[in-house]
Amino acid sequence: MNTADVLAITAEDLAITRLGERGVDTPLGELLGGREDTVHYVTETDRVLLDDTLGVAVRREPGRALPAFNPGGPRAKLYFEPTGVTAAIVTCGGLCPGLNNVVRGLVLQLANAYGVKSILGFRNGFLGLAQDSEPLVLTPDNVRDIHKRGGTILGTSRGDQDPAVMIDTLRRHEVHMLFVVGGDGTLRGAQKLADEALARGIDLAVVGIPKTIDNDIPWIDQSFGFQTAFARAAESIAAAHTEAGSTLGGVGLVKLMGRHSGFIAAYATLANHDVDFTLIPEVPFSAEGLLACLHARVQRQGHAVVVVAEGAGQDLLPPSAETDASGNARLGDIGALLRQRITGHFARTGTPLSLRYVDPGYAIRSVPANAFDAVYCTRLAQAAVHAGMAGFTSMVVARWHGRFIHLPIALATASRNQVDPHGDLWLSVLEATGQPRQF
Ligand SMILES: Nc1ncnc2c1ncn2[C@@H]1O[C@H](COP(=O)(O)OP(=O)(O)O)[C@@H](O)[C@H]1O
Ligand SMILES: O=P(O)(O)OC[C@H]1O[C@](O)(COP(=O)(O)O)[C@@H](O)[C@@H]1O
Ligand SMILES: [Mg+2]
Repeated sequence: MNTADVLAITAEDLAITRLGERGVDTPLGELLGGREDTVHYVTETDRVLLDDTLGVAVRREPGRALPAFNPGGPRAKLYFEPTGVTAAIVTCGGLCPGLNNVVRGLVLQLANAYGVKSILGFRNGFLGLAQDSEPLVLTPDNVRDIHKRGGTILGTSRGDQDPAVMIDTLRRHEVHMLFVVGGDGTLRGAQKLADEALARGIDLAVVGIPKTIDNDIPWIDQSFGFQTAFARAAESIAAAHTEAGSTLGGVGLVKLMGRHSGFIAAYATLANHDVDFTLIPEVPFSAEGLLACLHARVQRQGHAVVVVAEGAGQDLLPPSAETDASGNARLGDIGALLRQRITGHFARTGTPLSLRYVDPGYAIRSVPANAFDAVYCTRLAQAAVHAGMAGFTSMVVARWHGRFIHLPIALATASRNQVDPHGDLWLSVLEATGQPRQF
């Protein structure tokens, strides 16, 4: 996010929709006692400031309320009577480490903390809601070990479904609270569900949990699964580096996922600190410039490692209007293009080359969550249940500057989180690789 993006946000943009007044005492009352003196205590008026930089805050219009998030966490008064609630869970979009941890976290929090007796898992993403296939009945018992596995026990899908039909399904199952686990596309779908319910006067809380290895959801410190994914990507870079360093004219070329945002490539680069060139969608490059720099680096160092995010350099490939079922762009293969261009260049200049091409592909997102993501998934799930019980809707739980918050889905889907070419992350990558700012 750059300063202009942050300054464009107003207090009104961060308001969260509520289904109605809250009158039910929380069963967590005992846990809340004594929290009043902590900075994390949540009252109705408590807020987490958007700006954590004084310079940004003072540039705002004087007299206007500072934009601030509704904080995550348990409320003393609930909207729903927990023992009468039916909750449902759906997982959508591409796989991501931690999906099963979130499903398990939601079930344990709903059943154990709040005493919810009816929890349904709809299968295969929004498709399962549209087709009204029989949902799984989820209990603490049958989710006991699922966090040890990658993927999602509920299944997932891409592709648009009719919100009216999905709401009909939720009505038939008398669902009060829907937890939607997914990325930007999923959240757009979730917003339509929440709008449809509101328009039809249906009491349904729709709460999102931000999933994506691409980390492309804005106003969120990090999406869950991202850390596990880039850690796995770093292993592929290490392999390419070892290969490149052990051969004459060794070049390791590693292609990583990242459709429009280069966070996986950037973080995996920094995790290894032995990458020579990192290419991301946010920073255009000239192939000739890259080849000249790569040639020089191999001559000087004996070997080099290039990391390329799949969405990088798309302007170097034939344009395509193809999309997947969800409307996401189908990308050209930048890895294959670079492989061919590097091979051609080294052959033409009579320079020895041993090119090792590594594409870990789906391997970085199909693994179980690491310990950090496992903790994060549990805490996001707990925050999501607190929000649903309090009757908040059209929102996604998130962490902003280390605090759990409620983010309006409208804001989460209004823009895309991308690596800022002028920001400190990209500066770190440039420092670590020693590559030029522009090829
Ligand atoms: N604009 C939209 N309106 C309604 N549903 C959408 C929209 N965009 C995506 N979806 C649905 O959300 C689900 C997941 O979207 P997708 O883009 O594949 O993954 P992700 O949520 O991980 O970004 C799919 O079923 C897709 O059809
Ligand atoms: O082959 P698929 O399932 O369409 O997934 C490929 C895409 O999914 C991702 O892993 C993440 O996408 P989403 O989080 O938006 O689902 C991208 O990095 C990648 O381009
Ligand atoms: Mg997406």
